Amino acid sequence: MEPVTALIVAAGSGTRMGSETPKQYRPLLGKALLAHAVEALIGHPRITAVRVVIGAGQEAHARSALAGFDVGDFIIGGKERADSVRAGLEAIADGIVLVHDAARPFCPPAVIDRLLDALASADGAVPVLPMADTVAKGDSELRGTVNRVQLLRVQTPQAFHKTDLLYAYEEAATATPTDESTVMQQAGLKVATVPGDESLHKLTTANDWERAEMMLGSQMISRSGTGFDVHAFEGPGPLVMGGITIDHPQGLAGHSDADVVLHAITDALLGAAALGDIGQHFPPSDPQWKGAASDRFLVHAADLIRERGGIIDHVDCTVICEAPKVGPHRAAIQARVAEILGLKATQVSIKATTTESLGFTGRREGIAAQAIATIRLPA
Ligand SMILES: Nc1ccn([C@@H]2O[C@H](COP(=O)(O)OP(=O)(O)OP(=O)(O)O)[C@@H](O)[C@H]2O)c(=O)n1
Ligand SMILES: C[C@](O)(CO)[C@H](O)COP(=O)(O)O
Repeated sequence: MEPVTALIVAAGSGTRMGSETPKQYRPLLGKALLAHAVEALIGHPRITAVRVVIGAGQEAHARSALAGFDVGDFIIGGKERADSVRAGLEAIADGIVLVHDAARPFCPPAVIDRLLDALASADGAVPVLPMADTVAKGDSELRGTVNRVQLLRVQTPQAFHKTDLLYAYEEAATATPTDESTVMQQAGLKVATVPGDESLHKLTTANDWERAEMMLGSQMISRSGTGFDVHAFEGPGPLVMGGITIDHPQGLAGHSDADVVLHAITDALLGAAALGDIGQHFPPSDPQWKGAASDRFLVHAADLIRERGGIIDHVDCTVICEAPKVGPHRAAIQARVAEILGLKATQVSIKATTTESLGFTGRREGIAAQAIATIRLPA
């Protein structure tokens, strides 16, 4: 049996995506785009090895994106995609090669099977999809409609015998072919088509990224968690609540800044992810948290969720006290909590109630807060 190497090209700069970090190293719901692409191929039973072509100077990004994946040494690519593919071909073992874009994070295993089966009776095999829209030539005006029945969208992975593909690149008539099937055809070799898959869509623009996030998000499991916290009034104000400082004659007692709202929301987030409670992560006995601003507790909980590929959908907190009145500060607290969590203000709700002068909050001895958080985690 010939070895099958998946060669993932990731040496591009992602100009059309417009993100600061090249798109292949940018986290897509907690995991680098490149890691998604590698993960989709590395476990396939017919793939012997996965190798990755990266840009010069991208080693640190690539190492961090692929920690834990066995992809051998990184191969350094070139200026154009075709240069990167050729550099990869020179570096890998002989046998079958599946050339794949790092920019395509999802690859159904069935597509790999179809490609390898088709390669048994062709020089190459590529996944294709039909055109669904009307296709025309034109610029600011149309200059003729093309018969779409003859047109196909060609995706990756593309399967070849390595030596055939190297030969085809030597013979290539086009200096910068957009894919391998082009050079194979130019060299007179036969490339078979197999059904592609919409999930193989290439992430080229910011819109593609959003769509991929939505697709991943829809496959996640929704979880909720609750949080509850109380702090007693002690000493003079102001008091810190919901990440803002409120002018009030009394402050709240606590080991940290005693922000009852942020503590309740932190616990709700930790609870939704089944990650324990705030006291486990930031023990009150630990002197380093004395007087600490509670923003960092909230950021920590949000980071833990996002590191697991999670999404925070919504938090809702009810403040229970007679005073201060929360209404005048509601919008500021909502905006601050949203800012700390990296959410939109519409994903944060702040409410308040009194206990009709009953109990410890009714006697104005302290403030209580209860929160609920809704998150999504990978299934
Ligand atoms: N010199 C290059 C250019 C591209 N690629 C890779 O080829 C795939 C398809 O390219 P594309 O999606 O166009 O990525 P970029 O070239 O990075 O994007 P842009 O053209 O917007 O800069 C990507 O996985 C990309 O990293 C590569 O390995 N070497
Ligand atoms: C190889 C490819 O993904 C096949 O559809 C495509 O041609 C890459 O084009 P790009 O302009 O390099 O993204």
